[in-house]
Amino acid sequence: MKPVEVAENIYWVGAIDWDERDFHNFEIDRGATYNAYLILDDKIALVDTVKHKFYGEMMERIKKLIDPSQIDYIIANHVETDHSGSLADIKRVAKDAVVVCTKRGMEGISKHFNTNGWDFNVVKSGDELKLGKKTLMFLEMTMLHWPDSMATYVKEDELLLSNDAFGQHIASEERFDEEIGVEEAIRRAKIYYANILMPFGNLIIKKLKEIESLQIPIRMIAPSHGVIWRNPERIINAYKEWAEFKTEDKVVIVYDTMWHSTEKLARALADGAASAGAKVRMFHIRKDPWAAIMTEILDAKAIAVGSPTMHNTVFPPVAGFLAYMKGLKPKNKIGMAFGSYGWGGGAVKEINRVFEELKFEVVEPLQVRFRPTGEELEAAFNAGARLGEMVKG
Ligand SMILES: Cc1cc2nc3c(=O)[nH]c(=O)nc-3n(C[C@H](O)[C@H](O)[C@H](O)COP(=O)(O)O)c2cc1C
Repeated sequence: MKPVEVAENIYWVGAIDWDERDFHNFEIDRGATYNAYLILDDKIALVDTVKHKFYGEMMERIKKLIDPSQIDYIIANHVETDHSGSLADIKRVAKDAVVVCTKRGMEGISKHFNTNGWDFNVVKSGDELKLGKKTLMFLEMTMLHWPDSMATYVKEDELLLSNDAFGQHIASEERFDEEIGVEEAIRRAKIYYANILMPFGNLIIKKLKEIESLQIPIRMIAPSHGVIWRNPERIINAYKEWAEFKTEDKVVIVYDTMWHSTEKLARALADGAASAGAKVRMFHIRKDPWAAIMTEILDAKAIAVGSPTMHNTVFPPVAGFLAYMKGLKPKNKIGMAFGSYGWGGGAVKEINRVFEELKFEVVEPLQVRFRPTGEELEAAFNAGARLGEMVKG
């Protein structure tokens, strides 16, 4: 359990969660890390902690460097317990450590732990804390992704400790982007963005502009999950594109089915869209991870959602997926509903209702009664081709 040097006298002292696969229902296929950083100077600061289960692992790393009771400041960039989960335990060891956080951070921490007798230093954007040679500057990251969130910038090292922003879920021994491959790091950051940060695109655009206007050089970005960016411009540019919902000529088809009729329509739609030259991605709602579906939806121009009718409405797994998608608020999309029904129908209407709430451009839905006939499958192919042409145009 060794610490890893990130910059001079700044160490990664986090934990590796090799076998986590379900992060509050966000499927992660290769685990996660909880990144805590220890800054050694005249004063010692611990930036964030780890999930409570990994307190021992973090302490083992810290103890390789210092006696943990010497910690002067615990910077709590975010209340969520994958980062603050070990706060109460470390406070029992570093009794005099001052907890540095935003006002909302203090409120949130006090709702999670018994903070009687704790010393807080409440900070806002632009506030600084001198540790000796190193200066920390704080930057509120309100709603990125909780109201309390903030980032900590180490001026002398040009290092941004960005907490959840720019993070990725991957358990690895490698600590830096180049070590797992920058493309792989970007791919994983995209999954994280699509499933955690997608609703906050406008705030992200504003925050990136604010950071640019501060004219602070950023040599490295060390998030609280995943690898550290030695190529910060790559991830900043990717965030700009994702926040603006920059799209590809892509149709994402998402469906579920009881007796395969809706599935037949999905396949015909896919063939049709591909025949028009669009990129097509198809997913089964109960077989594919929703995190992967949302990652493809992030930069797709069109989304077709298919469901059989059950009890006058959508099939329940489709309802679950629609609720998930609605919360993540994808923007600037074309939406097409499709599905099979037996008598009164209802599924397509419900899907369209969600599309309208999301302000999608809604195209004519496709419905068939029970099993699609050859003619109906041809009509589905043609509808797919029209959708494909729309995204190409
Ligand atoms: C439990 C159950 C409830 C159903 N409820 C309705 C309904 O309320 N209205 C309707 O039009 N069809 C209803 N259906 C019929 C299905 O929509 C129809 O069989 C459809 O072709 C199924 O599509 P799939 O093959 O893609 O699963 C129901 C079917 C089942 C199994």
